[in-house]
Amino acid sequence: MLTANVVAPSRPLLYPGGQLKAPVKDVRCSVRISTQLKPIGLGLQLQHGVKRNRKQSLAVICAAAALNATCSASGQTQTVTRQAPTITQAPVHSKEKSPQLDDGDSGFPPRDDDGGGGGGGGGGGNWSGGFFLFGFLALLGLLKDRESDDEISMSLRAGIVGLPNVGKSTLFNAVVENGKAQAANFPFCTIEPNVGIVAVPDPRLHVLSELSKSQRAVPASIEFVDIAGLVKGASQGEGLGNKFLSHIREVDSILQVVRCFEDNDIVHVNGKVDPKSDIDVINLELVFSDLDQIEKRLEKLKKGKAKDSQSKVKEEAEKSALEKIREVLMDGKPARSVALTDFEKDAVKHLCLLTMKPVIYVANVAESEIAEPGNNPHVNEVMNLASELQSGIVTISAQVESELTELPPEERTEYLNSLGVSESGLGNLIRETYALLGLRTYFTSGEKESKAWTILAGMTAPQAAGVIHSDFEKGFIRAETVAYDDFVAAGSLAAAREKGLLRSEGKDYIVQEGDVMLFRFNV
Ligand SMILES: Nc1ncnc2c1ncn2[C@@H]1O[C@H](COP(=O)(O)OP(=O)(O)OP(=O)(O)O)[C@@H](O)[C@H]1O
Ligand SMILES: [Mg+2]
Repeated sequence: MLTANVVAPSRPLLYPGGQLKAPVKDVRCSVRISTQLKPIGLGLQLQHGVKRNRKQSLAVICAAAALNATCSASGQTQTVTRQAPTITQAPVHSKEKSPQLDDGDSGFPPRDDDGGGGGGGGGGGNWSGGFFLFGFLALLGLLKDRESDDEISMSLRAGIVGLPNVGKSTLFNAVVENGKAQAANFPFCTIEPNVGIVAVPDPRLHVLSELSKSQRAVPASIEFVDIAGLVKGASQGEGLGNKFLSHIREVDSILQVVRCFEDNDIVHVNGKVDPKSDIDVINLELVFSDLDQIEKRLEKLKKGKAKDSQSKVKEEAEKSALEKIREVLMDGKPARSVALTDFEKDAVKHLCLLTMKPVIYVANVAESEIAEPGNNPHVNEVMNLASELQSGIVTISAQVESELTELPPEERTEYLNSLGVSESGLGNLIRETYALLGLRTYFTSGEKESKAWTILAGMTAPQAAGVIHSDFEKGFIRAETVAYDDFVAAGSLAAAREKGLLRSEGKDYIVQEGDVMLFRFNV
């Protein structure tokens, strides 16, 4: 079992080992979870590349406030999935860059492949409809599921950033379990980004899978990207320069690794462990880069090229939003601290502003500190800063997590116990990242498979259906829905129906966290 060591900003810390050291009002991820979740089909995913239904990508990516997926370019990216045996060089296709972005190649593969299916749960694959189909696709397994073995639920990107040599690649290797990113005691060890796909641990999926006697359980996932270290002046080309800021532009959320461990043998680029200074350096570079983008954009907007009144309104909204953001950036604060209307947010989305992205600070502590990280003053400093900067914080020892992955499973508990904790903190890191992205999970569950699907908070039933396959959204008739707890209490979908717990929901239904769903559609 895993106990949480994750806190939301402004909230007290829940330490590993489950001992609460301070009164907690609202601690996210404080549930105990099993880390035995093993992603199924992830290894195969690697060889085939990330297949996503275009609709699925669009539905989820475009709608997200912090998600800006349009800035892909070319380069080389290393991709590895949790459980995959080796790192594979993923083919990288060129993609048109956003005209506003000029800070170097990003090096990421495009986010949404053509065609391809949503797969799993309700099926998906490359299914093309054309006939009338009623039914619970997961349960009945009626849908053609060409690629479901090598697909997982869609994932969003979390970028691991920080100063050089603070433990980013070490953390990446631990998170993706078998990651082979080079991690070594010298700055700028990482140059090209490493990408890994990681399952989101969710004990509910196992319960559903057991109840439905599913042949397999397919978890939701997140992509983690290990990015090269940033130094002071990066926005002006220092260190590895601008190119690496564009790698950050590509991700949906930022995990900023902050060195909190003292070790004279490990080089610190600024000579001493100083989380405040480290966080300031990174933030300032991101702020400078955003200011640069904004100035260029405002110059363009001055020319006022909008053709119709609608575009004019949008340009005006963008201009006013950018001016508000610029003011805040000038004070060294992040763009996400500006209160914008949804319309304004939408108008500036295309700029992929770095400081608009949600951030989790990952306080990287020494092996000896994981049982009581609160005793480390550096950790407390990071907590305070995270709170000021409207960000989350996770305390972890990248070194321990990385070493754990080298041990056979039976020896891991013993090692953790010797350090005074009962479980690894990675599950929390992964789930906190998921939560940070404002994501929700719904399930499909049947004999063939139980599957967790990722949606954004507030999505309607047809939009959620569209994550499985665009045809489900187009031909949506209604959804039969049962809350997770009700499904478990009833023991099966059939029993839930008999007890009247299965609801019939229409097009306006907002899918709730943990809903178990069955879509009826007509194409
Ligand atoms: N919690 C920790 N305790 C002690 N040593 C650590 C810890 N985390 C990482 N290290 C060590 O720090 C060194 C740098 O790690 P790593 O290569 O992961 O850093 P990085 O941030 O990826 O660096 P770069 O920016 O150069 O790519 C490695 O020797 C690693 O073993
Ligand atoms: Mg590295």
